[in-house]
Amino acid sequence: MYRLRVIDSFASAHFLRNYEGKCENLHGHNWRVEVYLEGDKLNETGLLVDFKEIKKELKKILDELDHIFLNEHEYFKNVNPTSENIAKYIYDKMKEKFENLMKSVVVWESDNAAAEYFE
Ligand SMILES: Nc1nc2c(c(=O)[nH]1)N=C([C@H](O)[C@H](O)COP(=O)(O)OP(=O)(O)OP(=O)(O)O)CN2
Ligand SMILES: [Zn+2]
Repeated sequence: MYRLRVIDSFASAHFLRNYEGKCENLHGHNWRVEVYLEGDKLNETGLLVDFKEIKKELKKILDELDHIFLNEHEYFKNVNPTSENIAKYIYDKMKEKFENLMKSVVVWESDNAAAEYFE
């Protein structure tokens, strides 16, 4: 098997609904996002998927989340913008393009806390 990892980041503001503590207040994060793809078949060039394609797709998704107030984003109006839910959102979007090669998405909200989504 081969596993690819691409890392990117975005910055945005949010607050957590239904949460008691400082995170119920508006604050921001520099989110670091790792996406993982896996497969066992390489193309004739020896690539599972060109990193360029993965980076392009991920950037498109993260550009929509960058420098916004996440709670007002269409998807997160009804879904709490936790790291877990952000990871699933990015995973589902990436899966539209990379289908069965998608394995997981990890979202770091700080240097020492991350959530991972996989099926
Ligand atoms: N499982 C999750 N727990 C928490 C999430 C989350 O997305 N998933 N999010 C938050 C808040 O967004 C908050 O910003 C982070 O809280 P906290 O860890 O308290 O942040 P600090 O960096 O200030 O950490 P300290 O250890 O308190 O210094 C909360 N939990
Ligand atoms: Zn937060």
